[in-house]
Amino acid sequence: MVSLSSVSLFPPSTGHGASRSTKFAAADARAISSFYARQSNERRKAVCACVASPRNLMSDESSAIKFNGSSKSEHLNTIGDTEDDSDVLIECKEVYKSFGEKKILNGVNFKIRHGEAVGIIGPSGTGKSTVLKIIAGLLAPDKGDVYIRGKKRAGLISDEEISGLRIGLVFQSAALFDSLTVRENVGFLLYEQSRMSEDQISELVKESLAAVGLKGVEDRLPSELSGGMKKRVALARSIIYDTTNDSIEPEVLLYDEPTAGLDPIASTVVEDLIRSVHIKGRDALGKPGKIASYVVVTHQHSTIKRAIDRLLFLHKGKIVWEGMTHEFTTSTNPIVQQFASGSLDGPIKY
Ligand SMILES: Nc1ncnc2c1ncn2[C@@H]1O[C@H](COP(=O)(O)OP(=O)(O)OP(=O)(O)O)[C@@H](O)[C@H]1O
Repeated sequence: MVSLSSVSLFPPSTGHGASRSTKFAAADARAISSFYARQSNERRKAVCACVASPRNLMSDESSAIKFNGSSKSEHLNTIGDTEDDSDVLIECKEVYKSFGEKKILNGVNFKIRHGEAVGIIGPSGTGKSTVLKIIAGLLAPDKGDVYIRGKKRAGLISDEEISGLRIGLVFQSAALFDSLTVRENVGFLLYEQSRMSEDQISELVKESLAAVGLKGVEDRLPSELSGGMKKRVALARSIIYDTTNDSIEPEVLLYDEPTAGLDPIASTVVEDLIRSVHIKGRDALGKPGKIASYVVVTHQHSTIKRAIDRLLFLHKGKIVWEGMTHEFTTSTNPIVQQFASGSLDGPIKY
């Protein structure tokens, strides 16, 4: 899944989008069948429920900085101090995952709250993308639980109707459907799932593209776009939604290495776009962003600095450090220090 690219994951239509499906199948049968084949066991449904009011991000003083596998924030340790979890959108509790004999996640704990911009960092192969897939409901943990707005997910997201939250996953590479136009790529899920007319979808596609600073590219094919433009198209695809649906749910967007392979300036554009679609930002049209929270997996310093407020450091299957972004470079944790400096000496061995 990671090798695909940016898309909000919803199951394909079983009904009213059939004629459009046929059109798309003809347009790019190979890409789409491969897409759904990959998703057949992994696809997710839109989920929904009530929205907690945004709360302030943790202040510097209360930010969580705990090591050795504990991800509890300091003030959780205070007797009688109970944390208000009414704004927690996603929680991973003691999540374990192995692939064959290979143990990847070994008791991962964290919460994503409404309004947060969270980064997951850590050495290559440590399981960051796996965490994203688990919270997106594309992979099931071997042990441990994922809670969506306080409700325990029973299995994969496709196994049930959980309501209250949409979760979009923006993949590492663009993975746009090569033989579909930008319009068809961005509007794909609406063509497939909604009852909206082609004109309405076209209008929404235009708006979504404008929100990420792209104009007049609707009729182009992905091959006619630069890498940075493809990532922006992918982002437009992840933020589009059915405006005729009465119950608009909050959305958490998960980005897997959104700036990988981009030059520094193109990275800045994407980082600012990620910020702009967040509720605390303003999109390219100056409209307030709609994404409740987002989680970014990245190795890029610029992305950490520009697009992320709070960091989770994953190492050897656990969150070994968490704190605000500005604390990352001043941390005395040897794992963090080594990672921040890129030194070969330290507890992280390759
Ligand atoms: N479906 C799978 N089957 C078998 N092994 C897998 C599968 N998915 C991931 N892995 C393995 O799990 C480990 C963690 O992979 P993951 O992609 O989550 O790491 P990562 O931290 O995102 O890495 P990177 O920073 O290099 O992208 C790797 O060793 C990978 O080969």
